[in-house]
This record gives sequence, structure tokens and C-alpha cells, in this order.
Amino acid sequence: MKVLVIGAGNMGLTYAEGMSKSKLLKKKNIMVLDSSEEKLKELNEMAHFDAFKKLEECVPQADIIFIAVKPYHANALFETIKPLVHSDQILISIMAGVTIDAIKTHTGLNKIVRAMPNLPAKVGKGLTSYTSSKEVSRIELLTVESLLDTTGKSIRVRDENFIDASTGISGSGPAYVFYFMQSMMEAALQMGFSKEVSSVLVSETFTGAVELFNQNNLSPNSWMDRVASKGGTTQAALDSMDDNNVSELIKEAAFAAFERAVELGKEENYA
Ligand SMILES: NC(=O)C1=CN([C@@H]2O[C@H](COP(=O)(O)OP(=O)(O)OC[C@H]3O[C@@H](n4cnc5c(N)ncnc54)[C@H](OP(=O)(O)O)[C@@H]3O)[C@@H](O)[C@H]2O)C=CC1
Ligand SMILES: O=C(O)[C@@H]1CCC=N1
Repeated sequence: MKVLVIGAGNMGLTYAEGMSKSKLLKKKNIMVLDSSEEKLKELNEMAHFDAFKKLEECVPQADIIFIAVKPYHANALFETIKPLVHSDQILISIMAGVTIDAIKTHTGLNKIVRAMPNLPAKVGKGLTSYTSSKEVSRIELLTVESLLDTTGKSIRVRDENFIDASTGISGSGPAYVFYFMQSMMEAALQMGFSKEVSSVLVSETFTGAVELFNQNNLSPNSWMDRVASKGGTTQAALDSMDDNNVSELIKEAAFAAFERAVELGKEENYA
């Protein structure tokens, strides 16, 4: 089996590296293509897969084509690969918003997997949701799943609406966590801690809290209760968040990402 990754940015390169480390595929069976000259130079220096510049040299020999370019590059790319593809190929897209129907129409392919990963894939802690067109067989889906799992965990969802929804939760979600971390680090700096100490205070707090959550069967609300003493410091912070409607604002933000994913799919030029 040969896999071609098109677009060697944050996510594409992460998947190519995940697949190569997993030993699922030999080096000669992982092909990576990027349009940027600078990126190609980097790719050529990496020993664990073959780098390509021209689509015609790699698209026809791929069994699985993994598309990891930005949505606004999708249409131009689809147009160029259309004459090079053949109906047995499976196309996996991780592009936000780009629908299975649009991919079918613009590439002529029918075996489509739409997936939504997230950036922790870079350290093997990614979460990828995926769904597929009916033309992808069960056995093919198992192969796809094993490829997605090379960067962390995967979850199969019922339909594309849940891909857009998971974009609002897990796909964009790491940025919400970083937003929270950034604010806490700024508060620590204002309290007089150095940058280094602020960073340790905040990152260890996040790591520890997530570890507690993962190792037990309690809801975040129950954990909040265990941190907060009646009339104490945590309650003062939680009251301040409630007074400022922070919970509702976070939900609104997640829905804004979800709605943007749906909207991107309708625009079809993904601008
Ligand atoms: N970043 C994230 O956290 C997540 C991203 N995604 C999705 O993943 C996709 C990729 O995002 P990300 O990795 O961040 O993007 P990047 O910009 O990091 O990577 C995309 C790469 O593709 C190259 N490229 C553009 N057009 C073509 C083309 N026609 N042929 C080959 N290569 C091309 C780009 O080159 P150049 O820079 O020269 O344009 C760039 O190197 C997006 O569609 C996004 O929606 C999904 C979940 C999470
Ligand atoms: O911001 C974006 O559109 C992409 C999809 C999810 C994360 N990054």
C-alpha cells in the first residue's frame, strides 16, 4: 500500500511522520508532496519518506491520497489531480469545511474519508474524528483508521455534521486551551513572577488537572467542588467567571467554530 500526503505543513507532515514511525508503511511507500520550494528542501533532507514536487509523478501510484492543504487551496488542487486519479483510490481529507460531495464532484473520486484531527497529533496525542462515503468498504476503513491512529486516537462519527461539530470542539479546541493558558500566564506575570516561572505554574497546573480528570471518573464540576473551599480563594475566582458569563462565552466560541466549518462547506471557494 502506498500513501501520498499532499501539503506538508503542520498537519500533513505530522501524519507523514506518524505513519513512518508506526512501521505500518515502509519508507518507499510514503510519498509527500508540497508546493513550497522551501518545504521541499526540508522534505528532501528527511530520510523517512520520498518527497515529490510534481503531482503526476506520485498521484497515479498512490492507493491512499491524504489531502492536508488549506481549504482555500482545495479547488485548484482538485482540478489538477482530477485527470491523474483512478477510481480505486481512497482520498482522505482533513480540510475544515470541505464536504464529501464537493470532493466527489471536483475530483471524480468516490471513496472519500473526511477527517478532523487536532494539533496534539504532533506529539502522538491527537484526536481525529472521521466519517466516510458509502463507497469506502469496512476493510478499507480499518486501514484508514490504522493510519489515523498513528498520531493518537480516532473516533468514527455518524455523518459530516459531526465532523463540523468536532471541528468546534477538538479540531479548534487546542487553541481555546492555549487562550486560557495565555491569560493565566499574563496574570502570573502581572503578579510579579518571571516568564519562566509563570510558564511552569500554568503548564503544570493544566497537565496535573487533565491527569486527575483522566485517571478518575468524575466530572469537571465535581473536580471544581474539590478545589473550592466555601468562602475561599477558588470560589472567588469561579464567582468572578460566572459573573462574567465565561461558561456561556466559551460555548459560544465553540459554536462559532462549528458554524464556520458549516459555512466554509457552503461557500465552496473556502475563502
Ligand atoms: N492546524 C491545525 O491545527 C489543524 C488543521 N486542519 C486542517 O488541515 C489543513 C492543513 O492545515 P495546516 O497543516 O495547519 O496548514 P499549513 O499551511 O501548515 O500546511 C499546508 C501546506 O500545504 C502547502 N500547499 C498549499 N497548496 C498546495 C498544493 N496545491 N499542493 C501541495 N501543497 C500545497 C502549503 O504551502 P504554502 O505554505 O506555500 O501555501 C503548506 O506547506 C487545513 O485544511 C486545516 O483546515 C485540521 C485540524 C487541525
Ligand atoms: O482553524 C482552522 O480552520 C483549522 C481547523 C481546525 C483547526 N484549524
